[in-house]
Amino acid sequence: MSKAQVTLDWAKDTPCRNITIHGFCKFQDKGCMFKHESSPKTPAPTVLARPASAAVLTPPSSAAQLVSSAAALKKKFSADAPAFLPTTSANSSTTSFVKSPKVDAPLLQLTSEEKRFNIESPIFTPGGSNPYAPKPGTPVNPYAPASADMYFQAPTTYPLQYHLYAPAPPPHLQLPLQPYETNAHAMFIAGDLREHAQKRNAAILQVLPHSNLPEGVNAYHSLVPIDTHAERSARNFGHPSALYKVFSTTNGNVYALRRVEGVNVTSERAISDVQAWRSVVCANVVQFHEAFTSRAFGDNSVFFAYDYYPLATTLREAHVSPVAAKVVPITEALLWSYCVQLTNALTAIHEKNLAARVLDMDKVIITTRNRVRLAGCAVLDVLRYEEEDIATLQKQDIEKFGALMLELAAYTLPVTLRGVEALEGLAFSQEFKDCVRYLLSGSANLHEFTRMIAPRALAAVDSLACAADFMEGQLLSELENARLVRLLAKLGFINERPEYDNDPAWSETGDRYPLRLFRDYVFHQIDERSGRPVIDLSHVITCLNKLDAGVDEKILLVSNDEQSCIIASYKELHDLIDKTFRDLSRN
Ligand SMILES: Nc1ncnc2c1ncn2[C@@H]1O[C@H](COP(=O)(O)OP(=O)(O)OP(=O)(O)O)[C@@H](O)[C@H]1O
Repeated sequence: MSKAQVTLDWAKDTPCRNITIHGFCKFQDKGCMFKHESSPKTPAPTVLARPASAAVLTPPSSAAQLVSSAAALKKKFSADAPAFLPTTSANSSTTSFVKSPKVDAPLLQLTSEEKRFNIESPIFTPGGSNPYAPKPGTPVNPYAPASADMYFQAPTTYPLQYHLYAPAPPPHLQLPLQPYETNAHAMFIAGDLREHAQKRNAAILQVLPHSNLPEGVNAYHSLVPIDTHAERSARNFGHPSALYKVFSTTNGNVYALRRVEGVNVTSERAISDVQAWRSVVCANVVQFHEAFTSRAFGDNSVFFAYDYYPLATTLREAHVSPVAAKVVPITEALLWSYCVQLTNALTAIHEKNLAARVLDMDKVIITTRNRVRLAGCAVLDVLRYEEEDIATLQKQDIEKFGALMLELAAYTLPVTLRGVEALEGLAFSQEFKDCVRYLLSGSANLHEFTRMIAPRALAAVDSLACAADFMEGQLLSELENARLVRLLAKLGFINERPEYDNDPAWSETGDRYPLRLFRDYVFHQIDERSGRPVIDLSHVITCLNKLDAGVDEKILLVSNDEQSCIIASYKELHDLIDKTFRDLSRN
């Protein structure tokens, strides 16, 4: 027996520290004498097939075991991780429809900044090649729901918890601030705007599992009915119609798909001519994309695809519907705003030698605050293809416009006064009444009418500019947040990794030690006098912004025990974070 063997005999009952720290020992078969029983060399397929509950519920007997088993699990399943990633449908070629709408939904498209980040750090890659994509033949992730598509994030059945964001306190409870002071709410997007945007995003992503609607209609899938009315009227188009939110298989974007039931399109030209509507690009007309016939519902239906505006309401739903959550009162200022916008819509349509044809309270939708759009265009161009000449239809458009304005205005009167004489009874300006009268005269001209309402158009432009300014202000307040979140994620990956406790690079004399001190500098400062933690969000945001920009400013980093002291610039720290993160992602 050699001397070395005699000396290492004691080691065979001592658990190998590599297992404890890393979950495996790469010297297991290469001479390491310590005990390796707790780490199977290769993951046994039977373990992978175990139900998730069995793996999750087995309590580790000690903290060391917990580290060991967590690390072992991580290693074991690192190749099977995609179910935990909200990622693209890179592997969904087996199904005919892309099931992950998130990636291509227009509101969720990556910004160039995000794409830049993704190029730099492959771990976050939400599109393109997925580093975690399972290789052919790899076992499936036992923690994924049994029937779930690995790339399909199951929709939550719970509404978003908006109250989890603490709202700004009411004015009487707000602390008086000095001019140079601010509070957290002023640093971020306004609460109600954020909630509205979140609801709109949720509406875009909404799906209807187990519905009896067709799985796809032409190049569209995941149909969700938008119309919540129980009865389907044929009032507007002469045929019952319904509207669905759908995703396109071509580009993943979301669209509103209108189905008109039981239509026999006899003329092919009707479908081809209607494509002229694609050239109408106007802020007050719902953008038309295409029309086609399909038997996906088992009958002869004709379909029209438009842009989708989440949570849009019709004028009727907003102003008169008794079921509306909040009826928006009609005022003269609001009617002028509608009048200017609808004039813009009709001008854009008539310039293309087309006619809106359907113009009433059910086919004008409000998409964002006070922004109206014509929503029923192009349908009658197919359904009643050879009906009337375009000049007559355009003349009718103007009269319908006048009738719509009068109908809306009449809702400010008691029910008994809403008849033909309503115009006289209105408590509105003479200018407004003259405009409506002109539209209803039968000889109105749109250009002439535009001149009549020019002063009101200026007011509308002004309010739109103010709204744009407000939105830009909100955008600026949120601009850096996405960058900071990614930076925080990187710091989260880097800091507090017990497995590197004994690594010289992370020790107090190592290269990476400044990162620990920087973390303490940003988050763990203590008030010298009171000894209490300093919770200062603006300090955190300032530091992170400087770090992200990599400015040359130097800071003094001191350890908690005040034994170590390092002067480092944000640029040096920035480079160090980048390098460390890359090293981690390469491991
Ligand atoms: N492009 C769109 N994007 C999002 N929502 C829309 C769009 N167009 C209409 N809506 C909304 O869809 C709902 C139903 O619209 P609409 O009444 O036109 O459908 P419909 O069932 O075909 O109507 P009808 O059968 O009475 O003619 C309304 O709440 C409307 O605000």
